[in-house]
Amino acid sequence: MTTELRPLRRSEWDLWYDGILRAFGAAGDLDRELYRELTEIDRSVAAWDDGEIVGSSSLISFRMTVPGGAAVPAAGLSMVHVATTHRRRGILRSMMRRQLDETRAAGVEPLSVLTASEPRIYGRFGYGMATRELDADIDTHRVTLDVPPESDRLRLRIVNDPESVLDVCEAVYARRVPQRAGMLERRPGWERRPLTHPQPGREGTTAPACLLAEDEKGEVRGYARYALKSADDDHGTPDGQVVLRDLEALDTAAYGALWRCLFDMDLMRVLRVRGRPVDDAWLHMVGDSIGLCRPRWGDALFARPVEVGAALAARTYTVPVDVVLDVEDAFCPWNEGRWRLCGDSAGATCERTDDPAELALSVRELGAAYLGGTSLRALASAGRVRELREGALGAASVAFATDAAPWLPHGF
Ligand SMILES: CC(=O)SCCNC(=O)CCNC(=O)[C@H](O)C(C)(C)COP(=O)(O)OP(=O)(O)OC[C@H]1O[C@@H](n2cnc3c(N)ncnc32)[C@H](O)[C@@H]1OP(=O)(O)O
Repeated sequence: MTTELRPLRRSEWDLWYDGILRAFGAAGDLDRELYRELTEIDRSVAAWDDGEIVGSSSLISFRMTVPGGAAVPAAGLSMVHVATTHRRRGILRSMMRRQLDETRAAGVEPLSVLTASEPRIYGRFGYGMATRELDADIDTHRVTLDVPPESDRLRLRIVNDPESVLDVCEAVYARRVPQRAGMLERRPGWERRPLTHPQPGREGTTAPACLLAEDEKGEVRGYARYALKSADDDHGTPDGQVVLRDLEALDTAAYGALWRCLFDMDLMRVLRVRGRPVDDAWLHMVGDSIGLCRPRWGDALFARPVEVGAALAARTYTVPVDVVLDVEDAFCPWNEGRWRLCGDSAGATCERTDDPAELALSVRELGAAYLGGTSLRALASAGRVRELREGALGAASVAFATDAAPWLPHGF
């Protein structure tokens, strides 16, 4: 049996998307109209067998904040599926080959990024876990929250139709993007993603509403989009949930005001928090044991340098660093070999060198450490980075670290 891999045509999109929904076992017509608009047809491929689509993958042209605040072009790999009938015959591998070769040939994106349905699939292609995210189920009747006194100055307003204030929310989001590595500049259309994911009404929640925090001049300083799920316990006591979709604030006062309101909603007992930064400030505003908030973290973004030199030179480094890296990259061999990285908080260069290597690692470890969310020291402790010159590991590990944890604001 041979399958043919070729670019998708606009007229084939519905067939292609049906295959993706089937592969993921999606109930319903998840986000069809949104993704019809967002799919970059010229960056999407389909695998065909006897007139049937049996595989898909697609690239999204993002710009992602890297340490130092620059927005770096990043190819977001998404919509990956292979039909159950055609699995484990190398179709994914052939799509990865094609997408990474095309990304390299275009010469625009030094980085490839993805979120993984099963993380163990992508290490072999050079992707490392670059950001994590925090979930929590906070019992707001037991956990207290102390917000800064300035939060009292904010005026809060609930807008029942979040679509009507998309623009003001997006303006707040856009100002936040350079402030944390991992955040994505959103091209038009992507601003609707937080409203449609998860599907409104899923798990018995209301449609999302938007909470706005405004200052004395009426300027929007922050927003939270959330849904409610009402319930009573066995004794008839209100036992509802506030399900937070996303929240951004331009300052601590607005941030505190929004969280206090989410904590204080009548008839609600649990605040469900999903996909927040692992160093989110509310962790330091709760007066009780974090354990009561039932926190847990999971993987979020996986990254892989497509061009090691360009990727490492695109970010800055917390302290001056001058280190020779010996990089292994079996899937993209053009990255293999020794690179001298010289950088500090103002900028960096990363060029080929014949000098002796000081650290040895694979491109997957570079991807994991790239945004500052995984330390080279921790990877070395796991045997995945080797120190070849004493002292090189500690210096590089500190230089790659960032003061704020990197964070992916939403999937794609
Ligand atoms: C970025 C995203 O979109 S993430 C979404 C990924 N999609 C899904 O999870 C949907 C359901 N699953 C699928 O569609 C398919 O099983 C896929 C896409 C995960 C794999 O496609 P396949 O064509 O079967 O993979 P392929 O045969 O090319 O395998 C490549 C390698 O990955 C390995 N692999 C593939 N799937 C898995 C898996 N689920 N777990 C572990 N290893 C896997 C294969 O064993 C093979 O290993 P090798 O390098 O040692 O030979």
